[in-house]
Amino acid sequence: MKIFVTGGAGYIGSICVEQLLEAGHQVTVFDNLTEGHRKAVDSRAELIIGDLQKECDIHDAMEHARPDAVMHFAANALVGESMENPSKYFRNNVYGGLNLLDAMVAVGVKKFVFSSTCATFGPPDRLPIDETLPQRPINPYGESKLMFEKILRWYDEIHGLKFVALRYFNAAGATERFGEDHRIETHLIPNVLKVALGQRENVQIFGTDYETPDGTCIRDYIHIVDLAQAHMLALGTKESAFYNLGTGGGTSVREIIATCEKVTGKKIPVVEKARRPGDPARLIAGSDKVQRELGWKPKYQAIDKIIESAWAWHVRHPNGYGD
Ligand SMILES: NC(=O)c1ccc[n+]([C@@H]2O[C@H](COP(=O)([O-])OP(=O)(O)OC[C@H]3O[C@@H](n4cnc5c(N)ncnc54)[C@H](O)[C@@H]3O)[C@@H](O)[C@H]2O)c1
Ligand SMILES: O=c1ccn([C@@H]2O[C@H](COP(=O)(O)OP(=O)(O)O[C@H]3O[C@H](CO)[C@@H](O)[C@H](O)[C@H]3O)[C@@H](O)[C@H]2O)c(=O)[nH]1
Repeated sequence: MKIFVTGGAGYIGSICVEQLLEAGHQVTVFDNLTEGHRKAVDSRAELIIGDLQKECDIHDAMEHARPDAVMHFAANALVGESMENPSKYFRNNVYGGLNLLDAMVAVGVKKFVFSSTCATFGPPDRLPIDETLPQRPINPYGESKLMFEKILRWYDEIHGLKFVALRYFNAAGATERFGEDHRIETHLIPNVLKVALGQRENVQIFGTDYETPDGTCIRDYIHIVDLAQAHMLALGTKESAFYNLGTGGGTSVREIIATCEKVTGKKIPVVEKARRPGDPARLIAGSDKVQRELGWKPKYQAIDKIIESAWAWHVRHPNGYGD
């Protein structure tokens, strides 16, 4: 298939592009490179540099590519930043996304895979978080993604645009060639690994007084290749659907740090800080629906294997993509 990938120069997008190409698909990447990197785009893919917030950029690119399907990764995606600058999140994730949908409608593209997030749920009434739970986001990032999920229902009803919204939990890990390199890194695992590489002095723990066994936040870390697999399975569906996507396992911040120490053989100094606004205490996925309906099965269940793959990439690319 011809797949148009927005945000294909970013962390998750770049690895999905690689996996799509390996599976024989033809790929056009659309990215403004604000967060992504030219070198993160597999050379077998076409790269169009453009901004979703500029209608003409995305219309021209869609007209040029005329794809069979669109995978939409491009967004601002940081919980903490969204609590400081909500406008950035609603503009890019909602308005930018709308421009993309309108360009698809104009060209007649009917298949869409959306990077949604467990942040659309907020603190859950029970665990694991399956698709039946109410969505009550507690940060503008999660709200912007929920707004876009709602928009998708209407584009299906009115324009027949079939979508699969994959609500990922915490993406982690790397392939041999592609990994996580944000210009300002805020994510836990790469920040811990930067300490092991000698590029940071310590890692901060945001909150040690949560109601969890060790007082730190629990997240469900899912390997990037398993995420990419779910995207490919989503291409084969006929009906629109929402799926939660994680391993079903929870790992606390302290457990992540301990696992990184084990994997890297380095001591990681920590500094305990106050809670980061917008963070729920525990997020663990219930992914039975995607396993049942799409036949998705994660290959990586163990957090040490996920961290080993990330560490291997950071050791090979200590300066990331180097731009
Ligand atoms: N990282 C996670 O754990 C996680 C979890 C759940 C959902 N998601 C979602 O997955 C997607 C990808 O996340 P990521 O971690 O790879 O983020 P990322 O920041 O690494 O990648 C996003 C990419 O989109 C591009 N982009 C942003 N705004 C754009 C615009 N207006 N026009 C064109 N390109 C634009 C950036 O340059 C970047 O290459 C996001 O939609 C995010 O919300 C991520
Ligand atoms: O230096 C750090 C960085 C993070 N954390 C904590 O570690 C956990 C994970 O944080 P982070 O790696 O920043 O990921 P999240 O904030 O959980 O968000 C990621 O995972 C979400 C799904 O849960 C996605 O929607 C987001 O796009 C993605 O950034 C949180 O409790 C943070 O407070 C620290 O204690 N110290």
